[in-house]
Amino acid sequence: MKTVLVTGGAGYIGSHCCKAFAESGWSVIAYDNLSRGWRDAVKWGPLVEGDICDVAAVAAALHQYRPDVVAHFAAYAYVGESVERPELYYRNNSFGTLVLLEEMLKIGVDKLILSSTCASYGVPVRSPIDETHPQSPINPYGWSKFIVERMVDNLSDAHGLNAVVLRYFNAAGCDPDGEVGERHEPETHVIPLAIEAAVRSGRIFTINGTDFDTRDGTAVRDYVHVTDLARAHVLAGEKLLRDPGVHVYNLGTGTGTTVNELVDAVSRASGKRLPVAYGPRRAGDPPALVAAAGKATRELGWMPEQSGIDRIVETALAWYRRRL
Ligand SMILES: NC(=O)c1ccc[n+]([C@@H]2O[C@H](COP(=O)([O-])OP(=O)(O)OC[C@H]3O[C@@H](n4cnc5c(N)ncnc54)[C@H](O)[C@@H]3O)[C@@H](O)[C@H]2O)c1
Ligand SMILES: O=c1ccn([C@@H]2O[C@H](COP(=O)(O)OP(=O)(O)O[C@H]3O[C@H](CO)[C@@H](O)[C@H](O)[C@H]3O)[C@@H](O)[C@H]2O)c(=O)[nH]1
Repeated sequence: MKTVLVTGGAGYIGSHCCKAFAESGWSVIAYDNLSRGWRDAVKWGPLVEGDICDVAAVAAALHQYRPDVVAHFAAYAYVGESVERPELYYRNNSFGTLVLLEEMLKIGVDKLILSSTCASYGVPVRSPIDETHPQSPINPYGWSKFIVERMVDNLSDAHGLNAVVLRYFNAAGCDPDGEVGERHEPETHVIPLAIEAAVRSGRIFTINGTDFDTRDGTAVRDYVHVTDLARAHVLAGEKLLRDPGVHVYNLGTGTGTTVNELVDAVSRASGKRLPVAYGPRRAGDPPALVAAAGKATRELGWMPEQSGIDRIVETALAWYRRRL
């Protein structure tokens, strides 16, 4: 049986990936400091409570479990917060990853699946965005991940690190079985906030910016179901076991959805027209991010199956209602 150590395994995408790995026959260990994750989201193996910035704790976990692959999700991931407190992002995301990679290489764990992001592309110069698109982030979060990607390239050249770098577009939706879901505290993501406005009285959903150069003036994102993302990680793990080197894939659907269209989808699913206000653009937000994800299909055999916007909203709404 192969073993995967999942940093950030108590978080949103990490917990869904733990489930997918376990269902594919992997032994799963979650490594998380619970700063933004949830103990009860760790259901498919033990939780090691530790910080990726803590050299001794990382080394101890790697020695104890000797994973075949490390799937590295642990990071801060709020674009807006990164603009206000960039130092947090460079420390946790960039420095934390350096600690992890150094400790992995010291003991001979040389296979990494890295959570990267379409935020590393910045404002696209062409769309849809493929993996060869220049990376020029416009917020500190994107730069913190850009740095990590370069670290992976350099450590691969110098020390033989092998990696699958996955640049997700917007992770969305929840486990269709309802075992885990999206839980951020505070919640800043568009779908949970729109659902909350539809389901709880007194909440108003604010659209951040109506003057983007998009088909209806609101920002376009490529929402991809977290269960589809999770499956891509298992395929990435299998690829790492057979193909050395560094492989980079976008994970998205090729279809963009505007914030207005999302509001309509949430209204359809909830049966309630949600109250909407119109606010200014959020700092650090690009107008449109849509993936060309054909490389992941060709090389990993990955195809999104649950990433239609209505399916995404349906599974997110079901998760939300379960917790009311
Ligand atoms: N959510 C998205 O749409 C999206 C898109 C692109 C990339 N990503 C990336 O995917 C990864 C997971 O994102 P998420 O939305 O699941 O976030 P999340 O906040 O739900 O999960 C992150 C997890 O990492 C843990 N963590 C944070 N810092 C840590 C540290 N120093 N040591 C140990 N654990 C730590 C948190 O406690 C949390 O459980 C992140 O790397 C993020 O940058 C997310
Ligand atoms: O109440 C809200 C919340 C969000 N938005 C807008 O909706 C879009 C999507 O926002 P959000 O759900 O916060 O996602 P992103 O800011 O695109 O960031 C997510 O997706 C990125 C990839 O695009 C990841 O890297 C990040 O980690 C992840 O948080 C943006 O235009 C937001 O300004 C609103 O209009 N109203």
